[in-house]
Amino acid sequence: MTSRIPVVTAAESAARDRAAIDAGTPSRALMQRAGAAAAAEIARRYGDRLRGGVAVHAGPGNNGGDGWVVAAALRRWGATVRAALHGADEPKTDDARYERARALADGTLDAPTGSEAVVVDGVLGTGARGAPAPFAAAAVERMHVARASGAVVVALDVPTGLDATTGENFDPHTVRADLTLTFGTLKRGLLVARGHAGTIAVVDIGLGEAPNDVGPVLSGAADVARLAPALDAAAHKGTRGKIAIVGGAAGMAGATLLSAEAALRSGAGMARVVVAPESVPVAQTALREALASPWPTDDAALAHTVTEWADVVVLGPGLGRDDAARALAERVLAAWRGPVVLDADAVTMFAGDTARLGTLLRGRPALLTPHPLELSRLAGLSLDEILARRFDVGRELAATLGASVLLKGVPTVISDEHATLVSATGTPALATAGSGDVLTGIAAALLVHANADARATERGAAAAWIHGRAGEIATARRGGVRGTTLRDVLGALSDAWRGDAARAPYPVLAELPAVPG
Ligand SMILES: NC(=O)C1=CN([C@@H]2O[C@H](COP(=O)(O)OP(=O)(O)OC[C@H]3O[C@@H](n4cnc5c(N)ncnc54)[C@H](OP(=O)(O)O)[C@@H]3O)[C@@H](O)[C@H]2O)[C@@H](O)CC1
Ligand SMILES: [K+]
Repeated sequence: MTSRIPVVTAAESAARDRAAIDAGTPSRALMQRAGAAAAAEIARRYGDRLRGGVAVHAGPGNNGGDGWVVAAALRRWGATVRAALHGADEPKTDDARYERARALADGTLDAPTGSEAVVVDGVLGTGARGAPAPFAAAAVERMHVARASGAVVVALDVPTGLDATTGENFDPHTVRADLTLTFGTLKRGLLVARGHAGTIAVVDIGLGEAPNDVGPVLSGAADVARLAPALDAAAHKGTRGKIAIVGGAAGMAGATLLSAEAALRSGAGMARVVVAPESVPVAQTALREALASPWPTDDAALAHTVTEWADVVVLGPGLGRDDAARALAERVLAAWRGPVVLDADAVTMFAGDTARLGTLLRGRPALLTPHPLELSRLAGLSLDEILARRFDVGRELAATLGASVLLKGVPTVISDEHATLVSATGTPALATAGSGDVLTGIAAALLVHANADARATERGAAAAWIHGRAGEIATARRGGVRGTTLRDVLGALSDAWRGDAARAPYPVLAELPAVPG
């Protein structure tokens, strides 16, 4: 059973299938495993709907072949199954032709009526190129109509009309699935286009252990549990880590407080916000658990509040990026050589100056937590370029920046030169001002509280996972994204840290819930 779940392009997916075939598994066996596992998952999740009939829409390639295997299995288990072949008179591959003949021999009927309760999308998978041709667009339209009248739509491998690599869609010619069952590997595009994929389940088809390369892999609850052991029974506030959060220009102390509270709710023993002098009184009253100090004006104050006090320094929340802020950032980074998290203004102020930032950060655990626009300014790349290369750009920049790069988004990608981790938890409730400050606080706590051998990249990935999970829990409690605030997210951190007990049964290797709107 695969433990690392690679996050792959369409080409990488095909290459992994090819490697399994070359290693002795016939392609037909892979197709049969994919289809059988998909049928079993459909029966497990939607068993009570099967008596309402099943429609299978099959395309001309192997994605259609998977569809024929699903049709035959559900038919054998007693469902009425109607299937249509789109785009050809005969499937174009031997395996798909064989499976279609078997399904028809097993009693699969022709021509879905449009009133089936379960609709299976096997039109296009990883072999799709560009916008769906008219035959595929017409099939997508039929699936839209069925879904609008109450059917559940299950996409095999990839929703038709979604680019498996980029997540580009061709709406309205892209399927909106309730469930996407993706085979062996997690396709990048599904993580970008969560709204089209619905619930995503990665199903094992026996491709074997993923190659141990630098390509992206999915982070999960088990990674967090492995990384962050229980706190020591004999812990005291000193051993649980002291986090100094430097930022909070006038009117922006809230950013540091969100970060401090998140750190304290993630295991840190003490948090100190180091803010503009006029922000100190309000900071002290707003979060009694935190210390508040003014920006240091001399080396003694810098030592007292930051460099000789802290275990981890967060630089950036609400800092501003005028000359004074830049001078403060440089002073802190020169005097403090321990672990740092840099966010927001502390990232942007080094725009076009990545070499300087690399000099300041190299040689210690350092985590940058930009959103795509901040990374675009820092790296001097267009926003489109950052988004198009979101799975790779952090890894490419990490050496110059002297840091692990946590690129926030859907999904969040955390990388250094040696590894890329992908965190796919979260809901749009986290797409608000201050959300990044919460993430930096969690990350800072994890720079203290994690197995000693864990790299900043792994700690950052765990922080992103916890942040997203807290967002999911808070959203569920509020019953939707609207009405959920960061207060709720902070309140859900304790449950997020408790972890996910429920796991889908084998062969589901990972499951990502549908994202509520
Ligand atoms: N490899 C394996 O062993 C395994 C593969 N598996 C399954 O196979 C899937 C990949 O199968 P695949 O490579 O046959 O591609 P698939 O997605 O069916 O599409 C190809 C067909 O679509 C056509 N077409 C292309 N673009 C189009 C467009 N825009 N609009 C309309 N048509 C378009 C294209 O036409 P052509 O380019 O050839 O003219 C061709 O006829 C994969 O997702 C997984 O489900 C699993 O069973 C596990 C083992
Ligand atoms: K499909």
